Order: sequence, then C-alpha cells, then structure tokens
Amino acid sequence: MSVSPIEDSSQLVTGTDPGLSRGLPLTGPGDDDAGLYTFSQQVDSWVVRTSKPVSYEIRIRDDLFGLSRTDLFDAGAAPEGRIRRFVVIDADVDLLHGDRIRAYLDHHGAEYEICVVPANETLKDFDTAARIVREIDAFGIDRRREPVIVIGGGVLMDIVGLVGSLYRRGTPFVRVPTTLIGLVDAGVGAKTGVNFNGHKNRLGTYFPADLTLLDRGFLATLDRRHIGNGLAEILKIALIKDARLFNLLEQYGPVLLDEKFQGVSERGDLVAEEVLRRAIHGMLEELQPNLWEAKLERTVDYGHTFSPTVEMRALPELLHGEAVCVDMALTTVLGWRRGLLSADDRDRVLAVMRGLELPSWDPLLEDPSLLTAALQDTVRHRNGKQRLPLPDGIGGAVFVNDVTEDEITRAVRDLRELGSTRSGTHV
Ligand SMILES: NC(=O)c1ccc[n+]([C@@H]2O[C@H](COP(=O)([O-])OP(=O)(O)OC[C@H]3O[C@@H](n4cnc5c(N)ncnc54)[C@H](O)[C@@H]3O)[C@@H](O)[C@H]2O)c1
Ligand SMILES: O=C(CO)[C@@H](O)[C@H](O)[C@H](O)[C@H](O)COP(=O)(O)O
Ligand SMILES: [Co+2]
Repeated sequence: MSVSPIEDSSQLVTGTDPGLSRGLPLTGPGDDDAGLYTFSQQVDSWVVRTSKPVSYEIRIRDDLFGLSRTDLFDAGAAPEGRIRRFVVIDADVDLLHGDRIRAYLDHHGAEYEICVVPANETLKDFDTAARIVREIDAFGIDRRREPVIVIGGGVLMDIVGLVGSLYRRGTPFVRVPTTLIGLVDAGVGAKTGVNFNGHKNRLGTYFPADLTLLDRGFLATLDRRHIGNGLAEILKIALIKDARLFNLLEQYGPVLLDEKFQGVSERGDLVAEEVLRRAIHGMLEELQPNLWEAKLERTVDYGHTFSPTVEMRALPELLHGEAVCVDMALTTVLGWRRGLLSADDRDRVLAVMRGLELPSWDPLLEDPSLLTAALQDTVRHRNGKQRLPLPDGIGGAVFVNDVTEDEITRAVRDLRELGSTRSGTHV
C-alpha cells in the first residue's frame, strides 16, 4: 500500500515557496494503482484504491457422492481432520437423493445439519433467504473454515449464494448443481439473488462459490421439461458464439432430451459430454473478463432483454429457460428483419427450439405495452442503453441500441405468422 507524501506544512505557512498552489498534485503510483491517495494540504480527501483477487473452481466430478469421493470437503479447512458443514438441499432433491447424501456425510464422519428447502421460482425470495440465515445462526459456523454447501437447482443456488454473500459479510459456499441450468449456467457464474417486488433477481450480489461440483448424474431424475429448460440456456451460448454447439443441438437435441445427458447410448454420451463442456466453457469465456459487469454489453444477456418481465408476469407458468427461449425467438426474427441472419438460419433456429420442445411464443407477446415496459426496465438495468444482443448469423452476436416499438410489434407479427410453438397457456 503506498501513501503519497504530505509535504511539510511548515513550508506552506511562511509563504516562502512561490510554487505553492491549492491542492497537492496527485502523487504516488499511477492513476489506477492500488494505494492510499490524498489530494490536498488539509488532507480533506482520501481515495482508497485496492483490488481483491478472486478465483473459484468449477469441477466436473461424476458420482460425486460415491463414498470414495472427497471433493465436497475440498473447500474449507478441516482443522484436526474435523469436518463440520451446514448443508442446504432442495426439497425435491432431498426426496430423491437425500438418503445417499446423508450416507456419504456419515461415512466421512462429518458433523452436519441439513436444511431442506422447497425451491422454485415462486419461492425465490428474501423470506426463504432469511429462513436459511436463521438456521445457519442456530447451527453456528466458522465463516472461514466451514463453507455452506448448497445442493439444488438455480433457484436454491441463487438464494444460498445471496445468503453466503451477506452472512457475516461473506461466508464461503460450495455449490452442487442438480439441474441442467445449474450445471451450465447458474452454477458457473458469480451472480446470486432473489426476486423482489415482482421483479426478477432485483436483489442480488456478485459472489461466486469457492467450489462448484458438477455431477450430471443428478439429471437422471430431472423431468423432461426441466432438461429442455436448461437446453434453452445452452442454445443461448450456441447462438451467440458457438456454431458447432448449435449443430449438436440441431442434430442431437431430442437424444439429449430422451437420455437426460445420462449417456444411455454411446453416441448420446459423447454428445452429452461435448455439449456440457462447450456450454460451460463458452459461458466462462464470456463471464471471466467481465465478471463484475463493468461493461454492460454482455453477449450472455442474449434472451434476457424481455424475458425477465415476461417470466415474472407469467409466473409460474413459464420456466426461466422457456422465457429466455421466447425472447430469443423474438430477437432472432428481429435480427432477420435487420438482415443479420438469413431466412434459412432463422428457420433453423426456430426448428431447433421446437426440437428441444421449447416455446418460441407466449400469449404475453400480444401485449405491446408489456414488451415496451420490459425493454424500458432492461434499459435501466443496462445503464440507460438497450445494449441488446442480436444474433449475427448463427454463432455470432452484435449489440444494438435502437430497436423501436414498431420493430418489436412487427417481430411479434412475424413470429406469430411463422407458426411458433406456443408455451402452455396461463392466465
Ligand atoms: N446465477 C446465475 O448466473 C443464474 C444463471 C441462470 C439461471 N439462474 C436462475 O436459475 C433459476 C432457474 O434454475 P432451475 O431451472 O435449476 O430451477 P429450480 O432451481 O427451480 O429447479 C427446477 C425444479 O427441479 C427440481 N429439481 C432440482 N434438481 C432436481 C433433480 N436432480 N431431480 C429432480 N428434480 C430436481 C427443483 O425442486 C425445482 O422444482 C432462475 O431463477 C434463474 O434466474 C441464475
Ligand atoms: O439468467 C442468468 C443470470 O441470472 C444468465 O442465464 C444470463 O446469461 C445472464 O447472466 C444475464 O446477464 C441475465 O442476468 P441478470 O438479468 O440476472 O442480471
Ligand atoms: Co438465464
């Protein structure tokens, strides 16, 4: 830490130095270096600049709860070999996998408390977070050596991530994603959050888990609709940056749905492996250089311009990935109208959505005021500009800031005329 020198004030009092001027010129290291800076003789202003190194690991580990595995305890110090953990588990996951998880913890001699939490989008709120905090308080944890463990989908991981970022101003946590969205998106980024006041993820922090352990075996019990829900976020990455990933979804999407990434067939296993790795790698390539979102042109925002408002308005009828897919369908057609992709590619995209059994239409698109309000809210979220990612062919993206209400209305009409797949009806 460097401190800039404050000149000897005695020189200033006598007025002997003609070079005197109000306010010391900034001295010390370069402009954006870490350090403590002062700006004036009276030292009435300090600027503290520092940086905090952040690194976190995402590890693929099949059969994570096999008794011989020890990855779960790799984060957190185990003083004298003692393992003590607070484990938050999604209620559905507990019903399906809880016995095996408890047997694993017992086998490793862990002292633990399991907090079972029903989790879905309608429960992604501060009250659920507060309940978890109360139970952590009752159990008592060492905030440096006993990371909280969360086992569940994106909803529970977002909630527990928020709790981790707030509890004692930062308590490390370990993520075990159990849904496809969790494996490729919610479990690999730094975002945490809850819905608030009817708005999607309105309260949240940037707080990555120290360690995320990916075991696709959990997908065996995930229902088909939620496999498709996760495939929507994989399609997002494919459309903005990975044409091969798109081709894999186009050719093998139905196999992935049928086999739930469990590699039932040899071909299905090879595709599941490559699709997961490509999706995760692609997401991380986009996230790492801009993890704290200093720059708001973010390709991974694709499909997330209108969908936050549409998803919350449709709740609980439209899952997150489904709302993202409807948004991507609308913006694919909008991009086609702007000449950013051909009619053939437009039709390929819509066909892949159908192949993944995802909606590319929702009755809410019929409400132009909703779409206008959605875009206005996103403009606020993106510091006053649309910064709207549009597909530039398949596997590329450009950002636009000038989409008009007429364009949106036309894209809705185009999408309707293209006979898009409707989501389930909702009131
Ligand atoms: N933080 C991020 O960067 C990020 C990224 C993408 C999405 N998200 C968030 O993720 C959420 C969506 O996540 P999701 O799709 O995982 O939803 P979810 O967490 O609601 O899980 C979906 C459903 O599946 C059940 N479930 C979970 N694992 C299961 C399993 N292995 N077998 C059977 N059932 C299982 C859950 O109980 C739930 O009912 C949204 O709130 C979205 O905002 C966050
Ligand atoms: O849904 C999420 C994050 O919540 C991701 O799939 C998505 O790609 C991005 O992170 C987007 O930036 C949307 O994030 P946000 O609206 O939650 O800030
Ligand atoms: Co998303």
